[in-house]
Amino acid sequence: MSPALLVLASGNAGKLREFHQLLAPLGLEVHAQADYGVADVEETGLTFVENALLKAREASRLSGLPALADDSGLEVDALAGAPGIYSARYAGEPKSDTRNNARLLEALAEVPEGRRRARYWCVLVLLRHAEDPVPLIVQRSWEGEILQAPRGEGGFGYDPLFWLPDQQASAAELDAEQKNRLSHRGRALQALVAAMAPEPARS
Ligand SMILES: O=P(O)(O)OP(=O)(O)OP(=O)(O)OC[C@H]1O[C@@H](n2cnc3c(O)ncnc32)[C@H](O)[C@@H]1O
Ligand SMILES: [Mg+2]
Repeated sequence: MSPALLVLASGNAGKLREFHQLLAPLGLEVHAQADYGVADVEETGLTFVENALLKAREASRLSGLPALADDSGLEVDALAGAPGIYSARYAGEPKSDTRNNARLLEALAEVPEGRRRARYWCVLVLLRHAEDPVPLIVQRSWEGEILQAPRGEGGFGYDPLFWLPDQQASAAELDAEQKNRLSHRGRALQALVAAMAPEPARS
């Protein structure tokens, strides 16, 4: 049987890599939205859910395939939840992980260790088709702290600044398998897959 085919409603190379690693073992083939000429949509929502829906709907409409979208971001307590839904463009356009990380360090310059708590959020939306009235939606978070300086080369985005006390490592110091097992994205995907399983028949 050929694997089920999905379009991934994302232009982020780091996310695409992680989704390939997570979905391949499940027999789910994912193609990047760029393969279908889908450009980034304007993320005009005020929540991760709204933005993920906008992305999934556009990718599904243009590809004619079921679409999976991920809207995610970093919530920092000492910054009243910023950068939140604006995480990708925290330091302005064009998006740059390097400048985003620099801006985050600057914003937290006066915040001492112990008050640098943060979490990643990941909202996943799966649409069976562009007009699907019952999107499958899951959200998961991943708790950590913001470091004073970057550590590690792996992952993407804010990972070099995202410290995991339990692992005694930054997210960028984990290998891909560890990050996928622990992360907001990895656990949201597990929950999504569980939610996709058919309901047992009732008598
Ligand atoms: O919208 P798409 O095309 O998927 O790509 P994007 O990079 O714009 O993605 P988002 O709008 O969802 O913004 C999420 C940002 O949050 C950050 N982020 C999310 N998950 C992350 C992770 O696992 N590691 C590091 N940073 C992450 C990173 O800066 C992302 O750019
Ligand atoms: Mg985006």
